[in-house]
Amino acid sequence: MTDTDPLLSVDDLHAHIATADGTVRAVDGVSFDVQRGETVCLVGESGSGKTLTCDSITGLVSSSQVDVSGSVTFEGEELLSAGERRLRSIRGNRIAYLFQNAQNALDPVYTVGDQLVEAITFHRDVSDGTARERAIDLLQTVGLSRPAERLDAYPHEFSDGMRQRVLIAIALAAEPDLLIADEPTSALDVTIQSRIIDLIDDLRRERDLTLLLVTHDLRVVASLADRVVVMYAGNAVERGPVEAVLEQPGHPYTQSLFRSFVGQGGTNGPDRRTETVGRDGSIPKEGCCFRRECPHAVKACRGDEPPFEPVAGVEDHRAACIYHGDRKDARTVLDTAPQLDRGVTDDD
Ligand SMILES: Nc1ncnc2c1ncn2[C@@H]1O[C@H](COP(=O)(O)OP(=O)(O)OP(=O)(O)O)[C@@H](O)[C@H]1O
Ligand code: NI
Repeated sequence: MTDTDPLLSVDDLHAHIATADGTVRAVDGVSFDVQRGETVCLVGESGSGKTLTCDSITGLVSSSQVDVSGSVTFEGEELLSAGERRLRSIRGNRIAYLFQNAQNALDPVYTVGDQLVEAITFHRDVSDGTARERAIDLLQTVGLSRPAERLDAYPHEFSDGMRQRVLIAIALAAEPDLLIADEPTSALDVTIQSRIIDLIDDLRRERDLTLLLVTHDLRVVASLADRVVVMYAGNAVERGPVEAVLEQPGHPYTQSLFRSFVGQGGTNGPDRRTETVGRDGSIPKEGCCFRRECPHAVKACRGDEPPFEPVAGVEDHRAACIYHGDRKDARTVLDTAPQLDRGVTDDD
């Protein structure tokens, strides 16, 4: 392990779900690295496989019907084949995970302090008194006033935003290196979303956290991310430095995602929740996963899966689209020929 090795490396990750109607390839070959200290944002519409990617990284896929394969390494150590005990130790101590829809993650019958102290003593062999002091520190860290009093309150006495702050405090209890936060504000009132995002960003800076953040909000991407991974139908279709991806999105899907964001006046991010793309019939099994929706699709898009090619010659900005790489005419095509050969790819 050298300093330049990624803290987290995800390579050709698959999560296939066995259902009554056959196998759903909900995550279908996702690769990206997260370097120590950076913030990587995972974006993509609802159902594209973001949560399942996070669950697979942390070994928390809850169902035996989900088959996870590929490689996930943390500091060079393979997690997918790690034993349950080893995994629990890495997950508990080094990687913290803020779940999507965690509103009910706090137990209503225990005080906030009990739950925080439990998280602290689970990770560190400290006395109850020390744990209580650390719990007060942590509540203060996440921006709760009168933390000592709050320890004896029950979760229902807190607002949604305060509960999310407590969950962040619990996630920090182990002093993790990597925080995976899956849409940490989607359940919150819009007026407090940015405060929670600011808190996460401040904590990241203060505590040298590495952050993998799932978000629908492109404003969050623009202000927090160092690098972006764009998912579509279980595939990572584009990845790269945030400026490059935002200014010159290379994949036609990313372009349409960003256009829909701009179309909404940039208020709510690329939120296409109501338009969940079915993983069954409409996503082609061969070739490019986006070709049926793609205005630039040509016959070649039906062939092999498109390789991850550099966009405009930028080595670490890549898109899984045949219009990149050596195709010198890529920009011209993507900019000017939106209806190219439309229709030839719709049968397979
Ligand atoms: N346990 C499961 N059984 C069956 N299908 C599942 C299961 N978990 C996830 N899926 C399916 O896998 C796909 C990916 O789901 P996932 O929750 O990862 O999407 P997401 O990108 O996180 O979406 P959102 O933005 O709505 O949170 C979806 O089509 C979902 O219906
Ligand atoms: Ni999700």
